[in-house]
Amino acid sequence: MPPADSSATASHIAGPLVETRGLSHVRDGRTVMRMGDWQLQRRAHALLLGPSGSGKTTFINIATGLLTPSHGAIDIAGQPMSALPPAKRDALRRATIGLVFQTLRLIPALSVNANLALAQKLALGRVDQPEIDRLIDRVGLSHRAHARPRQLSQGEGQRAAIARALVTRPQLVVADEPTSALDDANAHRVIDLMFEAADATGATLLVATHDGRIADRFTNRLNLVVPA
Ligand SMILES: Nc1ncnc2c1ncn2[C@@H]1O[C@H](COP(=O)(O)OP(=O)(O)OP(=O)(O)O)[C@@H](O)[C@H]1O
Repeated sequence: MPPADSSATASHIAGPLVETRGLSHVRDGRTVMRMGDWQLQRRAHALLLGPSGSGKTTFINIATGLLTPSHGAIDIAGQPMSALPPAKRDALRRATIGLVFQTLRLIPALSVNANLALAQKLALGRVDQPEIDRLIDRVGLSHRAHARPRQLSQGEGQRAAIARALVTRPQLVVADEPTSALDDANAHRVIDLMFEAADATGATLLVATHDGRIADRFTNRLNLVVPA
């Protein structure tokens, strides 16, 4: 599917990939996320670090167009995500963002290969099997391409989820707690893999976590605090 407004995307190609202006969110009269003004430049992989309740998931839901912020605005790839109507937000998300969750959200009835093919079909309207093969190989799962998600180890599942996020060639990969459920060795492997795969496809990473083990892997760090 083409971007919601491809001419706008092209004209902003040199601008920040993510830009927030005065962004905050209020629930039941309480501010639960305060981001203010922030920019993520292309290729400047960023870590969004903050304790439980600091609003990381709230921010991700706003950045991906699933939630409308109470105050301020967010642009993704030069387009006003928070101001678009729902259908255009969905189109912008599909065209520009790949998502990785802690709970992997792979479709249980489909093989790894078929999960990636479906992601491409939904985002691009077509399946590019050579690209699927490349990504599955890059994350070291060639021998598991036809396995179902329940047949994978936790680390293999996380690698499959990373491949699925990148197989649509998104400009932005948003990951919510991708390492929290993993042991130290696997946590570092997953981050290595995300950097490697993002750099190979030209994507920019935005990783939200409270997992301090991976903090020093990013030079671009933003600390969210629990709003007072
Ligand atoms: N659906 C909801 N209804 C009401 N309050 C909510 C809802 N979702 C989150 N909250 C509250 O909003 C605040 C921010 O939550 P959020 O999930 O964004 O934080 P987080 O930093 O992602 O936390 P964690 O690391 O524990 O996932 C918290 O105080 C939370 O209790």
